[in-house]
Amino acid sequence: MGAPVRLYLASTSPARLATLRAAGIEPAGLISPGVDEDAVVDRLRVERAASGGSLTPHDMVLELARAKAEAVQGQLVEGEPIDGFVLGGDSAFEFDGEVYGKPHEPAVARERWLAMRGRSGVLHSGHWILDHRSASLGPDAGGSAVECAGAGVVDSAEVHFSASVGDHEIDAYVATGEPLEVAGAFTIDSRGAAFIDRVSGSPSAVVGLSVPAVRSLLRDAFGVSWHELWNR
Ligand SMILES: Nc1nc2c(ncn2[C@@H]2O[C@H](COP(=O)(O)OP(=O)(O)OP(=O)(O)O)[C@@H](O)[C@H]2O)c(=O)[nH]1
Repeated sequence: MGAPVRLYLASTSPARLATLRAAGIEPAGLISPGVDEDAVVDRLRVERAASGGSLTPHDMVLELARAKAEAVQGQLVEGEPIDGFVLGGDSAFEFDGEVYGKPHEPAVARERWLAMRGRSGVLHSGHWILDHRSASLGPDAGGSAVECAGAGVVDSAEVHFSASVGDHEIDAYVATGEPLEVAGAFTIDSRGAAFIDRVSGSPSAVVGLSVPAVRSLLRDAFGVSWHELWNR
């Protein structure tokens, strides 16, 4: 068995951490990316418009995941330089041609549910991995001048909402506060599960960290097998 392969999670998402842990990986460190997501999206929209295009949900979550991973490049974690892979993520919900993040407000979450029940939408999760292993950085790397090789992938899943969700159930769900700080105003693995008929695609992609997609990304971009990261 070679030296353990370390993975750092550049995310404050409790669900991403729980998903990694359930998949057998305790991150070597949790780093808050501290990225101004609105500013990144605004910049991306301008760039796409300048080249005559528009920002797709796929590109948005990929670029935000990349921005979050790159934001922690060169940082110290518990006083030590990062020595491993850094994973950043972002999720957004595409419904009726619009892209939604977290509702934040109860009235917004309620409105979303009144529109979503009986219908479906696509939850897109972007993932970006940086090779921040000391061996990959070479001897002269140090401080914030670090430039790591990176690669990303998006995994999307269609989420089908039950048609039978009553107004009183929506009110009760919104009152719990759960839907306010999650992309799309729903969860499939917590209280929201009661109102989700089915998911077409990887469930972990909906939760915010697609384990099969990250496994493939590590293998295809960096030649690392997922099980080399198992450490719990
Ligand atoms: N538990 C759970 N969380 C979900 C689900 N769908 C979306 N989320 C969460 O919704 C949040 C989407 O916001 P993001 O901007 O991607 O991430 P964040 O929570 O702000 O955390 P950062 O990675 O630090 O930006 C993430 O924390 C996802 O894990 C779900 O079905 N279950």
